[in-house]
Amino acid sequence: MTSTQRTQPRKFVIRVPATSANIGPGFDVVGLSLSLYLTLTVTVYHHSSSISIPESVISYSGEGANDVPLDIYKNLTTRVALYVLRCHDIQKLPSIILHVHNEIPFGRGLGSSGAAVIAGVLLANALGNLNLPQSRLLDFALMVERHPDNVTAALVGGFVGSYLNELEPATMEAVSVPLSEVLPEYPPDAGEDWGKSPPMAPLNIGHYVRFGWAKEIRALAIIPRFELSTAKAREVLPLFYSRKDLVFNMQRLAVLTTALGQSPPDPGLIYEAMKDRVHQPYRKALVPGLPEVTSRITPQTHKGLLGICLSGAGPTILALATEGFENIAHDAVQIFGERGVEVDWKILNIVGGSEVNPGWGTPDQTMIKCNLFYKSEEFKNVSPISGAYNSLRKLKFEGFQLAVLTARDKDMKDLTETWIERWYPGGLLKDVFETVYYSEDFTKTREIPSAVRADELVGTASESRLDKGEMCKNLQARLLIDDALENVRDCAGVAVPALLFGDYDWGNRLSVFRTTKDFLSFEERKEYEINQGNGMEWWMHDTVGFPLNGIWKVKDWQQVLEWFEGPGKHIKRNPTEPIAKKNEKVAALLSMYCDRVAKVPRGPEPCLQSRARILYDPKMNPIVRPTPPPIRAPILGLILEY
Ligand SMILES: Nc1ncnc2c1ncn2[C@@H]1O[C@H](COP(=O)(O)OP(=O)(O)OP(=O)(O)O)[C@@H](O)[C@H]1O
Ligand SMILES: N[C@@H](CCO)C(=O)O
Repeated sequence: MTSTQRTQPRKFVIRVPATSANIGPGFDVVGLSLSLYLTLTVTVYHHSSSISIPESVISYSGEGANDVPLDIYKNLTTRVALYVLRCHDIQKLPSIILHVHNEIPFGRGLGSSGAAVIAGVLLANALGNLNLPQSRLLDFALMVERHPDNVTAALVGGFVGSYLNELEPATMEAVSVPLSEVLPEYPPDAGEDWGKSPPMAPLNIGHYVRFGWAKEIRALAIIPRFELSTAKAREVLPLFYSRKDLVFNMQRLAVLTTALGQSPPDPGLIYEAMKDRVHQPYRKALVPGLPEVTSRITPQTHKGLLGICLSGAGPTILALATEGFENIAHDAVQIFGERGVEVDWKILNIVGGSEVNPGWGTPDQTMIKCNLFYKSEEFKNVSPISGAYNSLRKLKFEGFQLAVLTARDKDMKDLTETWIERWYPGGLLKDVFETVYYSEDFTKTREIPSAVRADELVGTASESRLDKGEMCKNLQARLLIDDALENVRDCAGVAVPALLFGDYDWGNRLSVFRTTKDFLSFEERKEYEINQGNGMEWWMHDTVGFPLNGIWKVKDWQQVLEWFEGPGKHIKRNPTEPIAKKNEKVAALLSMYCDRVAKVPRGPEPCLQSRARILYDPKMNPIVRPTPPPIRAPILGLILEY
């Protein structure tokens, strides 16, 4: 790192989802993360910087903007951050400019405070370079918010169950310190040392597990336009319950945690399993309309509804459904309206947990994400695109040799070839592919410009790797089939024709690293482009127009085959002898697979940086190439692009 870089202010983004706790019977136990976000954009000034350091400033937009304190010693998020930093002997927040954008309404049962607490813990972790593991982040969050349902779901995402450990008496005492000691309200006359020795969070306060979630289930949040603080909604709850009521809830919760993961979901099972006797009956006086909404909206009356309950401490009602959201919302609005309660509603997705630099981040951060994905089970289990196997077999029968070219490293050889054998059984070096070439694109280094000045052109020398065009040329490939524009363009540049497969962002826009702005994170780039007057959707300007010389667009495997009958006639071969009957059997067996491309959630930037594409579209992309020595069969180069 150069000294210029060191003195640049550091920027990062923290994004935390909303949550709904309880989901009926799981009082203080289960939580669900939802697609409304609290987003912090943080700029940190280093004291070694030559530029003048501003005082820390907080600005706030969105929900609660008029109510939230902007003093770092009063704001919930910065107070939590300060608490965590002080537990690590860092007494002050560095100078930061913090912009908070909040989509989670306050005091409605959608986990706004849990999100603010998690944001504070993540802020401290990033500011202090603490590198805390997730379990430790949770310990600190649980020192502040003592019921684990919201904070756990906000941190890890999805449908989550958690419990608090039974701790040793001494540790219990530490966890039971009054909240005012963990998060002191700084009095106006507070001196430098005030509140500097906060109670340390004990290890492993809470544990959690993620349950499955059926992908067709979404959430409808029906949000009354009044606030109900969690503290107030807990005051009305009894200290003791009858055995009958506890058994009622436990029976339902045991069923619910599995039932919501089953596809297709069973409305009869789920509706009953979302009933509760531990908190909702006591809170009905605080939420006029609650008993009526939950009893009058049922799977019998509303197609698509699975279950309905109070969200967290209320007053929001959460309906889980597969369809018919508008209808459910319409009737809930009416029932609330009869009681004089105005409501808003939102259809929400169940989302992943908190993220620092969500989306792909900078190219380096993208690479870290790619590498993590490579190690995941999801990656091992991606399936090829529909039609790939049969079309490739057809080309093989016609006398082309097929090769796989992948940008993977050689240390992924086993994984890659196991995958090929799985989806193209007996395929490698036999019925389908000739060989696999590893370009090791991911480990080749790039020269990163030392200072990020987005308007400065740094030339094209930033990549030392061998591009796909050069590789195809060296392999004497006659055609490349690939889904990335830069790869087909590289081929066209060395007179190897190429088919651009599919209709993806990365097939319509070039992802090259030519200027310093190509090294920015999505958020930084957006800010830069907006400042330049290019608007929010600046990437639309990157779209490359077609036709392009030597490149043909094909939307699927059928069109690949058609290309050989039209523009690619000149490289088409006379079919060789029909392949032995045994191969027909193999082809028939294979039609069971090959259906869908695995999808991994993508960030806000649609494939801004080239390599990001592998995360959400790992699949087979072919190229064509022929080698026509009369004795050897010609080669069709199949390029696997991940
Ligand atoms: N982003 C935020 N920044 C600062 N303070 C916040 C933020 N979000 C919430 N708070 C504080 O938390 C309070 C709401 O917390 P409360 O626990 O009562 O409700 P909730 O978290 O929205 O609902 P529930 O816990 O039932 O899901 C707000 O009134 C505000 O004081
Ligand atoms: N389980 C808590 C959630 C509050 O967000 C309650 O219902 O009080």
